[in-house]
Amino acid sequence: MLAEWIARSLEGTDTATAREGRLAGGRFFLHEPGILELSPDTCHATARACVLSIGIHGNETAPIELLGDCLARLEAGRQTLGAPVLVILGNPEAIRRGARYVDTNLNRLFRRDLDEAGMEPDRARTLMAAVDAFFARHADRQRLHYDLHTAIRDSRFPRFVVEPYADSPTRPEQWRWLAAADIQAVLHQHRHSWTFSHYSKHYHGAQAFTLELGRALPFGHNDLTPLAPMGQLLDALLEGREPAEATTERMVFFRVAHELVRRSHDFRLCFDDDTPNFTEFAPGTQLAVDAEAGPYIVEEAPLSVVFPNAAVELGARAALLARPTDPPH
Ligand SMILES: O=C(O)CCC(=O)N[C@@H](CCC(=O)O)C(=O)O
Ligand SMILES: [Zn+2]
Repeated sequence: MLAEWIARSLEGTDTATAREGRLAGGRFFLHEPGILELSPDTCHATARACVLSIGIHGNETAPIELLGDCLARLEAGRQTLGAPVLVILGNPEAIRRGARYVDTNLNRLFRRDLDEAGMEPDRARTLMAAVDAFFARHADRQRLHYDLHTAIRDSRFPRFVVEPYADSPTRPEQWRWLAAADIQAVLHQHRHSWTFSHYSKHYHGAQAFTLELGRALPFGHNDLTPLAPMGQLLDALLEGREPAEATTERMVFFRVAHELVRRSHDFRLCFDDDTPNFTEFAPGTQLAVDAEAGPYIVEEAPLSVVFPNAAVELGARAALLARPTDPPH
């Protein structure tokens, strides 16, 4: 049942409401399409209340396969549930189409004052309500949200996380868990971004990240081998165990210095389309030109470009520009 949940959600046959059943160590509840809650019979004392989301962008399939394998291990009784977990399949229609989104980028809509209409805004409201209700049910536990993605292009650091901007600090053990899961770099956001992980951190004080786990490829084309340590971290969270830790010595930390925003139709980036994430550009380099905003030229110190995408909607982020920063204490 659980192993088929993702496939059935995508087929659109997962339409019955309030279905539930047993698994090793607990129960599962299918609240509505693409929203699955796992509820342990006994919670480990230190278990986190975990939100694990996949498929917020429909063409990012590796995390769907990775978490699908974790659910299959649970169902086969090879793992025992020991933590409350909300599993979210973000944008089923976009996943069916193999597209990043259908009408608008879901991962910019997670704000409580959202007043837009349409499929993705409605989905964002459904997901925010599900997260609110889940964290309210587990108010006594530390909260965690890992939103699992893959990136459009190659990267100097194939596996990295974005740490959303918020008032609540990231706990130091998160860096050690992520290092053990073979995450190679961290990008600290410099301002509110209204992504799904930002939602959980900003409104719920959760330990929250957007995780970039390699490149976006179609189903069946992913090599999950480099993601095995991440699979082990997810297994530990599901079991409510303390995850493995590793030294963060080799992890590289960046902070966003500037966000390039597309202001006009006549906008272009001045470097190759296949430029890998975290490529560094020297002062004086022109990075973008926009009919409204003019040219963007690197000043003072080199800047590393992350998530460059000239084809975004008007007013949306076309790239993050970052600089190395000291590791957190
Ligand atoms: O590779 C790309 O250009 C985009 C990959 C992606 O979807 N990244 C997330 C990052 C979210 C964040 O800033 O926390 C996104 O753009 O939504
Ligand atoms: Zn994504």
